[in-house]
Amino acid sequence: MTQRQRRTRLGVMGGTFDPIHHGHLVAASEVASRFDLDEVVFVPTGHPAFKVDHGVTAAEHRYLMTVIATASNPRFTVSRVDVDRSGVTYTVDTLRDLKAARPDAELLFITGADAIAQILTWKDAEELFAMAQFVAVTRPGHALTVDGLPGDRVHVLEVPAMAISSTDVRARERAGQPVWYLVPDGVVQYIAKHRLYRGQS
Ligand SMILES: Nc1ncnc2c1ncn2[C@@H]1O[C@H](COP(=O)(O)OP(=O)(O)OP(=O)(O)O)[C@@H](O)[C@H]1O
Ligand SMILES: O=C(O)c1ccc[n+]([C@@H]2O[C@H](COP(=O)([O-])O)[C@@H](O)[C@H]2O)c1
Repeated sequence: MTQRQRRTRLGVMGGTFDPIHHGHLVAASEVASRFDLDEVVFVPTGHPAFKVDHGVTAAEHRYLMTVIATASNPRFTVSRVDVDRSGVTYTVDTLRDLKAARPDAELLFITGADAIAQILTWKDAEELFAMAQFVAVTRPGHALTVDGLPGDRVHVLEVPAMAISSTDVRARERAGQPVWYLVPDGVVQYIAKHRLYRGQS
């Protein structure tokens, strides 16, 4: 009897990544290990739905920083689906595009505690749980609750606490404070080279 092949398990780490930091990378690595993922695809947003008035950095810079940050991990990849789609970025479209590109893969969308708390307000929320499972990870400063979400499609995972946010990294750059070790070295150098975050929050 031939054994049925296991479906590829694809983690999806969506984020604005303005810039990507070690909180994102630890969360993705930990979920990959605990959920036996074959790959984690990082998906930088184009125009993030809840940050439309936030003066987000150009998508190409955020995409390139994500590529730099993930380059050394053979299981980490980066997708341009959200960057290349026009209009506001919605996860329902992200998952649709990834499913079309990888029809055989099982998708697990990774979110921090703050993001999962808002998921019922996301576009086509009900549909999302049919398209992917969700893994909600702990994040310092945010209570992790998944009340009201479908228990068979939403998992929780405690990950090493990284009290880092992109907001804090941007504020540090603006104030001339170090960001070494909060973000990967290549990202520190990319930020300096392109003089990002000097005049904005
Ligand atoms: N330190 C962290 N620990 C765990 N999860 C995190 C952490 N930082 C971000 N995440 C999760 O990563 C995803 C993408 O986050 P995002 O790119 O918005 O980073 P952020 O640090 O929250 O940015 P900002 O401060 O600009 O809002 C979200 O699901 C978020 O909850
Ligand atoms: O689909 C939505 O309505 C929606 C609303 C807010 C955020 N998201 C997704 O959640 C992920 C984290 O978003 P953010 O804004 O916290 O960087 C990212 O992949 C976003 O596209 C999705």
